[in-house]
This record gives sequence, C-alpha cells and structure tokens, in this order.
Amino acid sequence: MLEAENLECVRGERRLFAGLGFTLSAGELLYLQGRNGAGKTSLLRMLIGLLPPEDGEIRWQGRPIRSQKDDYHGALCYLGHLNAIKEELTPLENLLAAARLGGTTLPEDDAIDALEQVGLAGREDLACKYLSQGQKRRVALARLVVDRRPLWILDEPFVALDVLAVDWLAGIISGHLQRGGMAVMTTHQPVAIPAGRVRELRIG
Ligand SMILES: Nc1ncnc2c1ncn2[C@@H]1O[C@H](COP(=O)(O)OP(=O)(O)OP(=O)(O)O)[C@@H](O)[C@H]1O
Repeated sequence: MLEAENLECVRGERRLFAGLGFTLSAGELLYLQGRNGAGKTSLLRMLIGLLPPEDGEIRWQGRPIRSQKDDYHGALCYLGHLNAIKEELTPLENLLAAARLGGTTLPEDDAIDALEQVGLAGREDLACKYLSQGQKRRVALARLVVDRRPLWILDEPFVALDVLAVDWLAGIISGHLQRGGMAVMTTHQPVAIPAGRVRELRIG
C-alpha cells in the first residue's frame, strides 16, 4: 500500500499544494489531474523520493519511504515524461540496460519479444537516435511489458503515441492492475483503463 499524508509542496516562492493525501492499494490506479504547472510532476518526484515534501509523509507498506530507500526503489518503476533512453544505444541495449539498472536480469529473448509488442520488430539493433519521437517513446514503454514491480509511477505515458499504441498501453496498465499492481499516473487526455479500481486526485 502507498500512502501520502498531509503533503505540502513549495517550489521557488510558490506553494503548489498543501494538505494533500491519498491511499493506494493493490489493483488501484490513481489519476493525477490539474492544469499545467499545478504540481503533478512535482508530486510524482516526491513519490519517487527525489523531492522531499515541505511537510507530511509518504509511506510504502506502512513505513516512511525515506527510511527504506533501497526496498522502496526496488518496488517501483518510474517512467518520466522524458524517455530516459540513451540515443547511441539500440532499443535492445536500452531495454537490457534499464533492466540491469532496476536490479533484474532480462533474458534477451524476452527483451526482443517486448520490443516486438511495442511495434519495434526489425529496429532492435538500430541506434535510438535514428528513431522517431513516437518510436523512442515505445522503447521507453517496452520497459513496462517486462516489469513486474508492484508500483508504477508514470508521467504522461500516453504522450506522442498514436491511437493504437494508446489502446495497447491502456491494456498493459490494466494487466498490471489485474496482477495486483498499483499505478499513479498523470495524463491530460482521458484514457479508459478497463481493469482495476480508478481514483482521481485533482491538484490545484
Ligand atoms: N526547481 C524548480 N524551482 C522553482 N520552480 C519550479 C521548479 N520545478 C518546477 N517548478 C515550478 O513548479 C510548478 C509546477 O511544476 P510541475 O512540473 O510540477 O507542474 P505540472 O502540474 O506537472 O505541469 P504540466 O501539466 O505542465 O506538466 C511550475 O510553476 C514550475 O515552474
């Protein structure tokens, strides 16, 4: 279970939010909503432990995340709105490297299957700098196909995807929730996630 209690966020001179709280259990999805600049990405950065809250506390499985950094980071998969892929590496190399950084070993055949699922069959060995924006996004999203960590934190995951890919990703997130996973997600576009309990939290 992920819990946030009485969170306050100040950036520069501005207080973006205060008194913010939620609870997220297995199989639940939290949609963060709010206008541009409301503080959604700032909240996600707090949830992954990169931005300490001005006030309040975030707990994972009942314990503050600041007291169990390794366990908590081992349980979460973060996908930022930048793709965090290495342009000089191929999609296959990027996916294998991301798994290693996340502390797991990914068999190469599984990585190739994941890239095929995201529509990159035949481009596994092309340096990512030669891919389109949408294809780069797909390389980043291929991580989700093979990720079995319980908590996904996703910043605008649907950006730059075509209609088919949006449906595909909604299915991947649904599968994660059905397996008892949890997800926190920002998105400016309404996307139907057909499985799991969906909650909404509006900031600002
Ligand atoms: N390091 C920083 N120093 C000062 N202000 C910052 C910093 N980082 C972000 N901000 C400000 O905090 C506010 C919230 O930014 P944030 O990225 O969290 O918004 P958001 O809700 O994710 O917006 P969007 O929908 O446009 O992505 C913005 O006004 C931004 O300029």
